Amino acid sequence: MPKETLVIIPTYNEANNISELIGQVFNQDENIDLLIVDDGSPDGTADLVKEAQNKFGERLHLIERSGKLGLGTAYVEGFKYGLEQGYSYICEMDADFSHNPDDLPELIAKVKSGNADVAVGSRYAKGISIINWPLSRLILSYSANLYARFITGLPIFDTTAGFKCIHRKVLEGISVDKIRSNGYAFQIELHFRAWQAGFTLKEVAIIFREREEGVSKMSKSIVWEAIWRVWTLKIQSIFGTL
Ligand SMILES: Nc1nc2c(ncn2[C@@H]2O[C@H](COP(=O)(O)OP(=O)(O)O[C@H]3O[C@H](CO)[C@@H](O)[C@H](O)[C@@H]3O)[C@@H](O)[C@H]2O)c(=O)[nH]1
Repeated sequence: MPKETLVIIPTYNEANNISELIGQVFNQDENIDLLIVDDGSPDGTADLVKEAQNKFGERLHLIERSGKLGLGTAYVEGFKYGLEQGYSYICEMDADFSHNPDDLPELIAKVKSGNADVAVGSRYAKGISIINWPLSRLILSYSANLYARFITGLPIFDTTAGFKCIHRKVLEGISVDKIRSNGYAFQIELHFRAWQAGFTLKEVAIIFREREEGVSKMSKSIVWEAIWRVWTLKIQSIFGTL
């Protein structure tokens, strides 16, 4: 039987969030399966996922990696798994409730109805819809998005969005192994490759809420990667070497 939707959640030290989140995602729709890609979280996140597997059985998948290998490679591994297993729609989502699981059905419906090939849960589609971020983080994210949009020409406001639904044909069409970015630039690269390959990106306005449990994994190297990576993507697209 063809499988419908796989939601991929990368995790690093999300023990205080993951069990509750798994339950809330499964409550949305019985056609949703979940894949957690955990990078050997020292706080035992993977053990909690295994516990939840006793309750949710084959709907809940887990890939365990040996150490913190980055958000980008976690998603690429998740995408390959989703394609191999035959899922039609593959979603990305953070583990920390910044993304509200109640928004998942709308993102999935947008792709399922043929309205978009990638439905992007956007914090900047209707002004700024972010709750509880410090001003410094808001300014950084907002200006990073203006910068990435200006250089790449991407037709979306939230280029670094990490909440989305993707039709499997997009992941097949762009060859996910080509993706090189590993931090939040991964999101820009995925959007850029999809758009350059002719797929349709549409934004769905969401409200993004700062996490209450655990900490962000943002670092200086993640910011630097985003700054230079947009230029290499643009240059590669000009020379046809993307
Ligand atoms: N497996 C794995 N997961 C990771 C890693 N680094 C982060 N994660 C997981 O990836 C998700 C997002 O990481 P956060 O560290 O919580 O991100 P954030 O600072 O809140 O960043 C948000 O904004 C970014 C920039 O706009 C977005 O790009 C990002 O997706 C997210 O929505 C969380 O589920 C976190 O556990 C890693 O190296 N490996």
